[in-house]
This record gives sequence, C-alpha cells and structure tokens, in this order.
Amino acid sequence: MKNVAAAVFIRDGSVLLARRAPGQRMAGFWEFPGGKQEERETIFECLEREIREEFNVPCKALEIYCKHVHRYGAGAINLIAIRSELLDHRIELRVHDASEWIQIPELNSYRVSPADIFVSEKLISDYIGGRLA
Ligand SMILES: Nc1nc2c([nH]c(=O)n2[C@H]2C[C@H](O)[C@@H](COP(=O)(O)OP(=O)(O)OP(=O)(O)O)O2)c(=O)[nH]1
Repeated sequence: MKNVAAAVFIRDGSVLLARRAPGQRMAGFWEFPGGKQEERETIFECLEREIREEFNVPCKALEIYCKHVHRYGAGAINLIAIRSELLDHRIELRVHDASEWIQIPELNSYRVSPADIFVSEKLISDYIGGRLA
C-alpha cells in the first residue's frame, strides 16, 4: 500500500488546501498538498520534497496529525497527515490550479478528495474542541 504524505499547514485558524488541476486524476477536488512516498525517504522527507515540488517553497514537517487508510478503486492509500510549517508563504502553484487558506469550520463546504474527509472532519472537531494549537 502506498503512503501519501499530506501537509496540514495551520495559520490563524485556517488550513491550506490546494485544488487538483484539470487533466489530473480527481481534477477539481481539494486536497492537502503532498504526495506519494518514494523509496529511501522518510515520510517527513517526502512531505518536504513534495511541498518544494508543488509550491517551490521550503517547509518543515513537525508531527504526524493522523493516518487514514482509504480504498480507491485501483488500490488503497495510507494517507498520513502531517502538521507542518511553511518557511516561506510566497507559494507558486506548480501542480495545482488554486490554493486557499480556509477557515477550519468552512472545510465542510469544500469538495475534498474522498480520503481527506477523515482529516478535515478531525480538524473541525479538534478546532471546535480547542485541541488545535
Ligand atoms: N497529495 C495528496 N494526495 C492525495 C490526498 N488525498 C488523496 O486521496 N490523495 C491521493 C491522490 C493521488 O492518487 C495520491 C497522491 O499521489 P501524488 O500526488 O504523488 O501523484 P499523482 O497525483 O500523480 O497520483 P497518481 O495519479 O499517480 O495516483 O494520493 C491529499 O490530501 N493529498
């Protein structure tokens, strides 16, 4: 099963989502930026590499937020959401066609990738419960 690293960047009660571009699988769905882990890299290295590739900025992976296995038609992915810090906010979209800082309670109104529903619901409940630093 493939591990997929997904960045959870939080700033002032908002989280950063990016939209999959036309021509990609699941085009139009919003997701946490990141991607598949390659051989010989840790999941934190994977996250930092993917953010550099997708946004052309450095970031620091801080801690695992949650993990969730999701079965797509073709196979399953282990989505590993990682609390992370953007070291430069001037992101450039290299892969996605949009990005937005979304107030956490508003996540409900975005069409996120099916595997991400678990993460966005946990974010909402942790936010409401005052458990997000
Ligand atoms: N980056 C990212 N990928 C996600 C999320 N949720 C989710 O189901 N995915 C899926 C989409 C992709 O199948 C896979 C990530 O692969 P990737 O970003 O490295 O490469 P890709 O789009 O070319 O993927 P693929 O077409 O080869 O499957 O995980 C998410 O929140 N972030």
